[in-house]
Amino acid sequence: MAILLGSIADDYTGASDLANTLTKNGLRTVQTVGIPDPSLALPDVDAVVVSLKIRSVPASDAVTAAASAERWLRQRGAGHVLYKICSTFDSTDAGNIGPVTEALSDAAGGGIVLVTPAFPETGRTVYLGHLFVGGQPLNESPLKDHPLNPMHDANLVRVLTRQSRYAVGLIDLTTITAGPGAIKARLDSLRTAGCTAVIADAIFERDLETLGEVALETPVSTGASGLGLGLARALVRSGRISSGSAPTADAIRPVGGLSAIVAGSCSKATLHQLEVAERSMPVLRLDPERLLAGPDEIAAAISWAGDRISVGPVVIAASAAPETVSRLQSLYGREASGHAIETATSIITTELVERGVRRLVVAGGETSGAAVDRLAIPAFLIGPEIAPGVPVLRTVGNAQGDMLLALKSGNFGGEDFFTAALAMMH
Ligand SMILES: Nc1ncnc2c1ncn2[C@@H]1O[C@H](COP(=O)(O)OP(=O)(O)O)[C@@H](O)[C@H]1O
Ligand SMILES: O=C(O)[C@@H](O)C(=O)COP(=O)(O)O
Repeated sequence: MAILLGSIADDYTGASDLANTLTKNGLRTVQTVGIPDPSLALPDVDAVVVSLKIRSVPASDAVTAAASAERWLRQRGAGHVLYKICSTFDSTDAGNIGPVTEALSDAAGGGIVLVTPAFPETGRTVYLGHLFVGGQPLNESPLKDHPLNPMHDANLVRVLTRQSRYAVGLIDLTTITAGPGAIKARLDSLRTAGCTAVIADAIFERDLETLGEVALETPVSTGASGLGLGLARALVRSGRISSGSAPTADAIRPVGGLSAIVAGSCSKATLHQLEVAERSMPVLRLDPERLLAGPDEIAAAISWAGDRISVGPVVIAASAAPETVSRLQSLYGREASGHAIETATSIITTELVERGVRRLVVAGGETSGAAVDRLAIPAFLIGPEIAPGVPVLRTVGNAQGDMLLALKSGNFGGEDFFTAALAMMH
């Protein structure tokens, strides 16, 4: 299997978001969970997205994991590797976007890296280096209250500089509108000035198409699904993609079984989706303090699901509003409480699968990563899109048999996302 485009995603929802975008834009794509075992039979594809859970781990661990994935992708022919980050640039001053970007650039022989989290379809735009989420600057958006990576600065040149060893430049919209020649000239002068990464503005998909064309001539880029769209369209325009369109219908052949939704995202969109779900499905709100105190709350949740789940889908959620999250974090610490809750929701998820769940929605990036890891799912085929950034996924090589999943990024999806997702899974 020789691939044209490789990607390393820093979380699993982000990986499925990117895989969805690449598929929609004409690349046959598979999403692997980590570097797959050599015995795993993967389909013939144009692009592989390797999902890693490295957004909120120490920077040195993120660099090591990303470097191994990069080697694996290059060995399979990838001429370009996209480091898929969050469209809201989720990270802390200690990393990991800067260190991983620099390490991937070094591994490819140095050179300057284009960086943009713009994803216009979901309202993420970058102007003069400042990230907007819908109509709000990043630091005024709900991302200011993220449990693990609260974002307090919309100026991405500043944010990335704090995470980087070398200088970070800016390619503004005027230069991007002037076309690939102007961008390359600016990149050359920024490189001469000592920059190893540049934040690129992008507001419309046409900006990302221009950036994708330029990025494709370099070995590494860093961005969200918008840059994926630009790279995919540039590859298709180059005539190097033979298939033209990607088969997604086969990925949603019915799997039967029971269905469930597990949520650990505390994002504004997810909190509202849970409220809406309460009108049509049984929803269990877990008690976070009891989850941290021991296994009883997990056992109670499984028992609550009991007979209910044979009647219809159930929802189990740890999600809570920012004030509740802060209270828990002040008692147990930010990382410790996040990690303990992820472990708990992942155990609940596996217990539900043992009881026959085969159609599963998980809300939250870290939450999804923990659940998919515990289920030991090796890879996913990409099915149709439920909402921008969220496709139906079909497991590949799964020990429990085929399952359909949706890994929902916290902030994605309309208010009826959960029912919309389950309506596409049979
Ligand atoms: N009630 C809660 N209090 C504190 N942290 C929580 C609570 N519920 C979930 N979490 C943690 O918040 C984090 C949410 O991150 P994630 O799953 O990536 O969601 P998102 O996609 O919205 O970013 C996880 O680490 C999760 O375990
Ligand atoms: O780019 C995006 O916004 C998503 O693909 C993504 O990575 C979101 O992360 P989570 O909200 O943590 O799921």
